[in-house]
Amino acid sequence: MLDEQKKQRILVVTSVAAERDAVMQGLGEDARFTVAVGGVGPASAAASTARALAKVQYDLVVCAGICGGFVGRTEVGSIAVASEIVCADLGAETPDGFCSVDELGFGSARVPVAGELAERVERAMQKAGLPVGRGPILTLSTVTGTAETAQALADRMPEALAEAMEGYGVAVAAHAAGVPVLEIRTVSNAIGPRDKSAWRIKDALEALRKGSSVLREVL
Ligand SMILES: O=C(O)c1cccc(C(=O)CC[C@H]2O[C@@H](n3cnc4c(=O)[nH]cnc43)[C@H](O)[C@@H]2O)c1
Repeated sequence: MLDEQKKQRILVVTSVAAERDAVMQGLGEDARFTVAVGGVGPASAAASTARALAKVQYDLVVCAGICGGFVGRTEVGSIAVASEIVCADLGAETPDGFCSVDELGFGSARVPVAGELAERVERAMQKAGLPVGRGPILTLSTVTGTAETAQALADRMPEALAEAMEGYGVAVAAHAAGVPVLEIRTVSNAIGPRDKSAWRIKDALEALRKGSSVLREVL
């Protein structure tokens, strides 16, 4: 539990309806949770999250959905819990490589998560027998789609577990409102050459359902 003294309100933001439905099935009937579809990409996710936070005082925001996993770091069907939310394409390309906004001196592409809570979520999922790992989850506006880009991203972000398209937007909105944030993803595909027919969306949505059921017990 977050704080057993008072009833907590938790906002879960997914990108599409299929993810919302999987999360809601896992959470069951629990009035503490509101599950919203925020749209695809960081801008829609940020705007949707900010709108929800302006209406209701939430105690925690969770970005949830499916994702691509880095080969050798996580498996399709497994769960990634963010230790940090990183916008991997916010910066400048230079002849010497990518330069993040942090290096440029224009703010930060990294948003911290509620670290202790993220650890508790990971432990509870392990205890429930679910395949889970914790590490940075990247946000990109463009899904990685070639072996070359995947390798370059893996080299530049050696700790990263997964990539998706909304976490940073949700996290920036939550951070601006002073609300702690988590990102929890389930891996539908390996990051690499685009082949949508190889995406295991059904498996990832089932993992999202199971993970959400554990989430309900932890929060
Ligand atoms: O086609 C369907 O049935 C379906 C059901 C649920 C979700 C989808 C999506 O396409 C969700 C898009 C969402 O997924 C994230 N995602 C998944 N894999 C990756 C990836 O390799 N790189 C980046 N993002 C990924 C992303 O957050 C999208 O918003 C379809």
